[in-house]
Amino acid sequence: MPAIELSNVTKRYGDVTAVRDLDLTVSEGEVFGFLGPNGAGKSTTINMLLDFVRPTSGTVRVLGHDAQRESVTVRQRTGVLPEGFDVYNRLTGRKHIEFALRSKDVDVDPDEMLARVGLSDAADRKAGGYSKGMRQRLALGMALVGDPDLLILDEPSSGLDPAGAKEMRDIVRREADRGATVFFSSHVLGQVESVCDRVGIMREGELIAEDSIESLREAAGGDETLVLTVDSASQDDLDAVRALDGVSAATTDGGTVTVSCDSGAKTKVIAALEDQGVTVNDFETQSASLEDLFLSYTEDEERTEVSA
Ligand SMILES: Nc1ncnc2c1ncn2[C@@H]1O[C@H](COP(=O)(O)OP(=O)(O)OP(=O)(O)O)[C@@H](O)[C@H]1O
Repeated sequence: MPAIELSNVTKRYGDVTAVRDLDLTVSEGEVFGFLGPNGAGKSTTINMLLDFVRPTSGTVRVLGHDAQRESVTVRQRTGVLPEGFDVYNRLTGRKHIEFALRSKDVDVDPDEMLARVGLSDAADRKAGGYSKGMRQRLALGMALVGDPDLLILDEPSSGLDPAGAKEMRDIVRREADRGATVFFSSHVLGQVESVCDRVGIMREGELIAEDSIESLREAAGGDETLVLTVDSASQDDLDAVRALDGVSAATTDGGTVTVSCDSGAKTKVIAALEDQGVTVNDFETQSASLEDLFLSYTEDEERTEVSA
């Protein structure tokens, strides 16, 4: 049974289509990264999982339950770290956890939860004095109360420094190891890359890619960028390069030629330019990073074409 199953889901707000024809399945025990730039439809999708927002059309099932008709059961079995969560300044960390325990009707020692998110030493301090990272960990501690089967984390690393973001990822990994499904939204690939099994990329309400990090890596590794320093290069010279097998794009600013190609085509590019009478003074290669690939999916159409 999938943990999350959206079938043909559309959500419109007046003229704005926040989510369009979304089909998405997340398996039990999976750590799924839900990515996309601001306004892509991530929060709307999360809100539909929790029945805070109702789809205009389509069906949403969570942990085998209908998200609308059985929302109470879904929420009981789900821990949520909402986007922009803020603490109650005058309450201690422990009081926050106690509050979450009461609302989920769970009877465990709050100190155990605080230890799980690394806040034992700060348990009796008022949360108003917590750093951003401590606040996020406290929010996560509240979400983890009752060992939920599904954890929904909306931008959990936002505002965290690299060490804080890593701690967050370590906690997520531990939760996945105990069997929880984790649905982790972010607009930065780097934050989910080391923790997620699979990612879905949203843009303008549509799911434009869905893949394992491994396959994304392969796709990113497929093309390299070759930057050649030349005496001069004309459009004819570029056309000769573009005609080669394995070359997907070539541009020039006169003094340099930039070519996207698979690694086997590099020597052919240099030979083709020299055959055209171009003097190649120097060259370097840059591999496309996963981040570049992600940007190529999420930025505007023009860039997608150039770098895809
Ligand atoms: N309550 C609402 N009323 C009208 N439009 C809305 C509402 N909620 C979201 N939208 C619109 O739907 C689109 C998707 O928004 P959503 O908040 O789901 O994106 P997001 O990917 O979560 O973005 P962010 O990363 O900024 O949180 C946006 O165009 C947004 O303006």
